[in-house]
Amino acid sequence: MTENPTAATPATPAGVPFPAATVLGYPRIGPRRELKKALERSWAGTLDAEGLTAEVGALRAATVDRQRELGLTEPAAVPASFALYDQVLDAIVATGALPARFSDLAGSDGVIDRAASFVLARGDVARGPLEMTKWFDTNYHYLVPEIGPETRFSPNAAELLAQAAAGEGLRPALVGPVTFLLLSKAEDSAPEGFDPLSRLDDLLPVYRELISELGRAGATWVQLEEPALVADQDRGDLAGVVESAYRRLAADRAESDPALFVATPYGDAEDLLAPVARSGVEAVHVDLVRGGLTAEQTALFTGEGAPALVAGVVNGRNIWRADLDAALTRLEGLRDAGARVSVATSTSLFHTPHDLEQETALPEERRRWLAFADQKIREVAVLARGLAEGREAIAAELDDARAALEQRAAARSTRDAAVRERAAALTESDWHREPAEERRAAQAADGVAGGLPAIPTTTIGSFPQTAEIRAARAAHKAGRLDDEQYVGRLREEIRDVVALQEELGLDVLVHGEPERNDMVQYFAENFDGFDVTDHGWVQSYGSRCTRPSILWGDVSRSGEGLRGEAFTVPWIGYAQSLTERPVKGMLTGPVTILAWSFVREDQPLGETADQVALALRDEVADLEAAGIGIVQVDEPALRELLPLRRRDHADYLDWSVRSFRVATSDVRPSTQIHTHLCYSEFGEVLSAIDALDADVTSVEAARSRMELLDPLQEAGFDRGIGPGVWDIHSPRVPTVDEVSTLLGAAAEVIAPDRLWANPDCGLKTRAYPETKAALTHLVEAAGRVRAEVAARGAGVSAQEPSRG
Ligand code: MET
Ligand SMILES: [Zn+2]
Repeated sequence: MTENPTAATPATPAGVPFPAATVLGYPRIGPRRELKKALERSWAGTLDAEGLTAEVGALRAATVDRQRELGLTEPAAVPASFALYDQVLDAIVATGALPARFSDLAGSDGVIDRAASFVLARGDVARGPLEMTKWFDTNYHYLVPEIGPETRFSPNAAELLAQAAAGEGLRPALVGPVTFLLLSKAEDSAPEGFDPLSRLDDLLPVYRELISELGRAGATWVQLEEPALVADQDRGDLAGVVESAYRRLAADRAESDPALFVATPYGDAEDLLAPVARSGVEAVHVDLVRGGLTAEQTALFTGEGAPALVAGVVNGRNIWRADLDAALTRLEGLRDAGARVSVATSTSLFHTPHDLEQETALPEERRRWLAFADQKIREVAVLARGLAEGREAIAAELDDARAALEQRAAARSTRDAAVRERAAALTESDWHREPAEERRAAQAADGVAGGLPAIPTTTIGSFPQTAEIRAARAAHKAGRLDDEQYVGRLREEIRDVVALQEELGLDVLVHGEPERNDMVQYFAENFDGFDVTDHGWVQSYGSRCTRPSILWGDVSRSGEGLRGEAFTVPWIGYAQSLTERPVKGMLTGPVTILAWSFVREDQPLGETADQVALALRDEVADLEAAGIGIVQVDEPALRELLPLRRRDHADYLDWSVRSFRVATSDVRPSTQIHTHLCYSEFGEVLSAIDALDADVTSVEAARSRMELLDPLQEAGFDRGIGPGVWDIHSPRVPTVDEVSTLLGAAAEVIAPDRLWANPDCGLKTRAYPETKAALTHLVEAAGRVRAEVAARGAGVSAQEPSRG
């Protein structure tokens, strides 16, 4: 051990020092998606409550063993971070914060049990579930707590205790009280302007009780996660609020109370770090991948009574191997400055897949560049050893990591000179189309738009991905179906989908996307510069997982020549050959492709986005050449990647908007460009959406009851718009009246030649019966609203109130 006078362990309430190596959390889904399978069987009724407990218990125990085996051997080093569905849901359950509309779910003791928590997450026949939204700037969705002035809080430690009991000496983990309230929304019945954070004083005693209970059950440390501190919150008083909250949690603790560890992942807590660090808690985590520490902040961790500094130096969100040299230098610097330093990940590892060892099909060259959750735990453990025993003790590991990094930096395969030249040669004119008005005229005169009625009906792209299609894809992958058979099967599907849409009377058809396993992975498979994984699942929400692709090199379409080969044209062109009606071509946009992949970090994201945009630009041009008059480029992740700090917004919006425009500007004015976004909270990105310069934008609007119309109006948005009129997130079929009401409300403020009728999103998760029923209603409702608008009289713009 290196001599370190400041490393003397101060007495914590439980007297156990913070472990030298830890992670904030580990993938919960299971290396073979055991959790997903158990949950889905339990919801389907084929696994009873005891069975679920047994399967989950076995997975958790195996998870603990695995983390110990990988090097998290000290007491309290393994977090008991095992949410079944969502960590925010766990906090709702633990604090008893039941929204009024679910109050019947509480047992006679006021407690929310596991079955009740699934109703909060998934809804039931009587009501919809809690709203879901993205967790910071990640693709994970949490359930949004609903808090009102009357919400009653009461401690219920059952689920936390069960998680802590998954092994000896675990560290219970829980979303912290400030983040919990900052992520909450005001209950519908709350008075105008009600702020959930105003309930902090009522919530803190509940947290104190939960923490004490965990201590009485043997926990020596409890982890409180406060990621909301790293995002701009627009409140002047937050530092004071945070400091007094943590002072209250830290004050007057009992003998059996655990020590407190506060984590600030996903960014830089900046001014909110000091309030936490000087509140009296025993350890504080900082994200040193996204954030940093000033000398002044480092000083918060030195001297008598200072908390331990838990340095998040291993990236929990991406899959590249760590630069161990640089990380160790950083850790040594902090230690030499006088801090008691532990090594950790920057965030929980649940954003990364379990284990790289499962990916046997990845080329060896690139496997060496990667680290999944298990490999990252090893990195943390190695760094802790290096910090304690000196560099020589880990010389072999340092050499190996350095060699891998150097090899990646020097690899020719990551660079394609032609792609780079093309991206470097991009100029303004490459992302400008003719003025919108001119395009509108051209589209009416020479484009497909000319033949469309007012308020045209369409869908967002995908049709139900049936079990048969998925089985055919699996059979093709396994070699049981040859290429020709598989293509034949997909063409058959496209024929059916086109025929169905004609029968339903939709105006703009789609091919239905049957060839796509996933809207990003399909593109990754058809581009150079990407790898896909076999088992790299990460949780998206609840039991839902995605398998992000790995973007490791320069991107272009695969195939001969710089422009490669068109890959969507064979499907979309085939669909167009079957019908007289226009078929809309569907592509996934550059920002969404980046957001839902693991991306390279050796160049700015904007540069990578331009490369993806150029590859898409080629596809758009080929679709146009194949006679497709409307091309939709989906950007559902545009909002998700918006940086957590406002000062970073302009730069992000600049490159993200540019990349969309690079992808979509190389077309004739008569070709109509659409985009699709899956959220209705335009707010901060409204001007960016306008700047995308798409002719038509479809958005989620049914669930939010057309909430977006007002801000849209105020901002003077005068492009085509398709506010979703069918919430596709549930199997419920809206009636003609419901759809007409929504569409009618939109027609009040949007001119009929700019308004489109479409669902909220794609239909791939829906089944055919409800799809047919709902689209029938949608077509009928559009006809009704069209007639109403026409009856209001020609020459009267929808913007003006109609005068008798
Ligand atoms: C998550 S947005 C989905 C858009 C895509 N075109 C689809 O219909 O599935
Ligand atoms: Zn969508």
